[in-house]
Amino acid sequence: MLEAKGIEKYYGDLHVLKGVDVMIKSGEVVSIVGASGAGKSTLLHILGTLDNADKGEVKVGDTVISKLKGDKLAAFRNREIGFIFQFHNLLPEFTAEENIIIPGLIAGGQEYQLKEKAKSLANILGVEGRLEHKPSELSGGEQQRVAVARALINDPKIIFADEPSGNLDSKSAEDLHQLFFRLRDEFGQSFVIVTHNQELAQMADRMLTMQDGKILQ
Ligand SMILES: Nc1ncnc2c1ncn2[C@@H]1O[C@H](COP(=O)(O)OP(=O)(O)OP(=O)(O)O)[C@@H](O)[C@H]1O
Repeated sequence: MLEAKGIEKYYGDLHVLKGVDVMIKSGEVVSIVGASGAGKSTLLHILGTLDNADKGEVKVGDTVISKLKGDKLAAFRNREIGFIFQFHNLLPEFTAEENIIIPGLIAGGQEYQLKEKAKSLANILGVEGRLEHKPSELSGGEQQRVAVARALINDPKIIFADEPSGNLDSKSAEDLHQLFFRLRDEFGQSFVIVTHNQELAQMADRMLTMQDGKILQ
């Protein structure tokens, strides 16, 4: 599903990633843990096409994404990749339903079909009664579940999550974690999750530990 080889990244003189190799299988949930500053978010952003590596190659399926640029890259990202962040980044002036369907509209989907899909995702996620509300009228856990629905609207093959439960109470965090595994079981997507939450990290099929810009074996 995803293969990254020899990833290196510098921020000025700071050598943040020092040759990282990662392989993610289809339907696999992989967690990435490690001390603050180890390079976890930087790696996640490069794997997810949000940032460029200075060296190395990232392949998703048969596409070498590290070579994609401009509109092609944006289209690939919107269609194939889902993101979930610690702070959900929902657009405050739009309803939950609108937030969920926007990536689908950008991908050229039909509004009525996307609305149907938003409803069924909201059902799975337990926010079906909150679709007409704006983000500020939702609880933190609900906002995060809406963000998960938004990440799933285009049926991405792989979902990258950066501290997805970092901002949630322990019950909401646990619910969200269970949900990732349910979605994987139901839709067969791969998840790559950066987390400081030990419980979530250990629930994953595989846990990668980063230290000082490298993945420990
Ligand atoms: N845009 C940037 N410009 C300069 N330095 C950066 C930038 N982004 C990250 N860094 C630095 O790169 C290093 C790795 O950061 P990164 O966010 O990947 O770590 P992390 O393992 O995700 O940490 P945390 O667990 O605290 O989120 C840190 O020293 C950080 O200060």
